[in-house]
Amino acid sequence: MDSEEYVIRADEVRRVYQGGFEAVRGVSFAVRRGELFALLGTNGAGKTSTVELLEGLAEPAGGRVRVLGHDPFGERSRVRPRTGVMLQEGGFPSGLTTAETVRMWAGCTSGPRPVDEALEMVGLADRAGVRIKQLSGGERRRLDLALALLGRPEVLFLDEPTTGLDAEGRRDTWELVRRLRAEGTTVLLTTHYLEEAEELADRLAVLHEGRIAASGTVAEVVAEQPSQMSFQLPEGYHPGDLPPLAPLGVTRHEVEGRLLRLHTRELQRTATAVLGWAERTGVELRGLNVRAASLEEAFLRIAREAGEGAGSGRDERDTGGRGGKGPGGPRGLGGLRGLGGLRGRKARAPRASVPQQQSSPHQQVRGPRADGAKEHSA
Ligand SMILES: Nc1ncnc2c1ncn2[C@@H]1O[C@H](COP(=O)(O)OP(=O)(O)OP(=O)(O)O)[C@@H](O)[C@H]1O
Repeated sequence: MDSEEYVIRADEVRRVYQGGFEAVRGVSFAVRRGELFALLGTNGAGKTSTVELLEGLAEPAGGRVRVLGHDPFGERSRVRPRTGVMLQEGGFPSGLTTAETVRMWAGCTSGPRPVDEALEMVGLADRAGVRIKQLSGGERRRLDLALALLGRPEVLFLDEPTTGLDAEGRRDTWELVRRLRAEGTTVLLTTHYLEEAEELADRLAVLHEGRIAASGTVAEVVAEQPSQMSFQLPEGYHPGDLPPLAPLGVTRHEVEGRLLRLHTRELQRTATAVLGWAERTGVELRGLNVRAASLEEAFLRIAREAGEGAGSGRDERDTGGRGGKGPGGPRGLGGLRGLGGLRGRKARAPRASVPQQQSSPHQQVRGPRADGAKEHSA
């Protein structure tokens, strides 16, 4: 890879916490200048642990990270002034007003935006005089973003930037992120909202248990997943009456009463064959629905394959087509415990926000791990 072209690089990065738990197990990816790269994954997959290494908040236990060509941990003073960081959970002095907080941060930032401009960008201009403790969770999240943007960063790290925002706030943030990217900002984003990744990401990686389970553009990740064709079989007909499914690219099918759902890697061939059969047989396929996979389906499938192996579930049959990957297959993820936590949050001590300049007085009391946990560096 051309190191000039990629402003964020992670090569075989590992992170090990106290007690020996390996949260990041050899993760590699690279982000080009002006690109938006999203890290997805279930709770505890290792997204924040990875991003914190790139933010220079901890040293990798193995592998190498580079941001703007520098080691963000060892050469912090060269990297921090050019990067903006929005941690997963910020912490603010609750007695200050919104504007005072931004002003305080601006004092620690070289060449900051005017306070009014930063507040305007995140839609908090009319909350400038309100004390932090009176802000809603979503408003605090936007204040976090304003602080990350204060130094006009070339590289922006956004850890779950829209968690806690209402639908309108989320859309506004997306709009702002798009604008920043259009102006050339490189963005690394973690999110639980698959729609957010679909809307914003040029490329993405799905993390699971500290490893990358899938990566590429949204289209590439989705293309790995089967499309679906579903319809009601007419009275008196059975799936076995259809042309052989496996040669059509159908990887499995589900039957629910009269409804037949085909999962296929060759949607056009499957649809043509099934519709041709219906035409020849003179039957009407009611409730006909044909569609490509969504990112959400791709994500759920990756997770399911990790946890249970393909082909489980109610009345599902493996039709012997290409691509069925069990737990021991190429992704080899193993052990995912359900998906209930996909959009949930786990309880953990808050990680505090840090201003851009390393010399900030606040940084000394606002470490990356507010819980004081230590890490192993190999
Ligand atoms: N300070 C710590 N000490 C020990 N283990 C930790 C610490 N912080 C995180 N972990 C563990 O590391 C793993 C990865 O956590 P991380 O926060 O990176 O995941 P995540 O993908 O960001 O999750 P979420 O979506 O819930 O924010 C989890 O199992 C978590 O419990």
